[in-house]
Amino acid sequence: MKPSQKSYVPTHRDFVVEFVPGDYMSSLKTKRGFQGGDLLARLEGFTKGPKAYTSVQCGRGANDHIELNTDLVYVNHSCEPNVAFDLSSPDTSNWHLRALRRIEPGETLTFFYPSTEWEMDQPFDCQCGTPSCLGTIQGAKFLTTNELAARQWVSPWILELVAERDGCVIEKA
Ligand SMILES: C[S@@+](CC[C@H](N)C(=O)[O-])C[C@H]1O[C@@H](n2cnc3c(N)ncnc32)[C@H](O)[C@@H]1O
Repeated sequence: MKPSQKSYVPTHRDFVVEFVPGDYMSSLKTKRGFQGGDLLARLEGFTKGPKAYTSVQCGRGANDHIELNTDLVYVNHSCEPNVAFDLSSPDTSNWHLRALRRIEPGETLTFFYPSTEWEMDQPFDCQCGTPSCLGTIQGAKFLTTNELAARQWVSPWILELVAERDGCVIEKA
């Protein structure tokens, strides 16, 4: 479920949804700057739900998906993202969105979808336009160990599933 443009009220004071006509073209922008490593938001109000294009994977199981139920659902994918969804803690109150680098006011927030998603419900052709763009985004299952190792943040269950698939462990810097 996504908040809609009709009677829109932002769920986070630092962020605003930029609604764009057309399917899936909207995005989330930050009104303030952040330093790398800063906490942007704790995840609050999420609910467990089936895998969907709006869900975020929170573990390795088939039922490990949450609906964010906030404007954070508008964080688009980039192959060179500026934030990470970190749902790695066993304590769900520690689940959060974190800056991966300095972020300027007005920037669009993006995360690397395969950092949480193993096999996505709705693959798409990436329009991030970054030098390391991977093209079609379908989930970590469809990426090589090197493509994943090049990313700053990948969730532990993705590292585990890749290690099982390839019989080797991804060395993170
Ligand atoms: C959870 S929604 C994110 C919000 C979405 N942009 C919207 O307006 O509803 C995820 C969907 O957004 C689109 N999307 C996200 N990042 C994208 C990207 N880098 N390139 C193309 N489409 C993207 C895809 O259709 C994807 O399934």
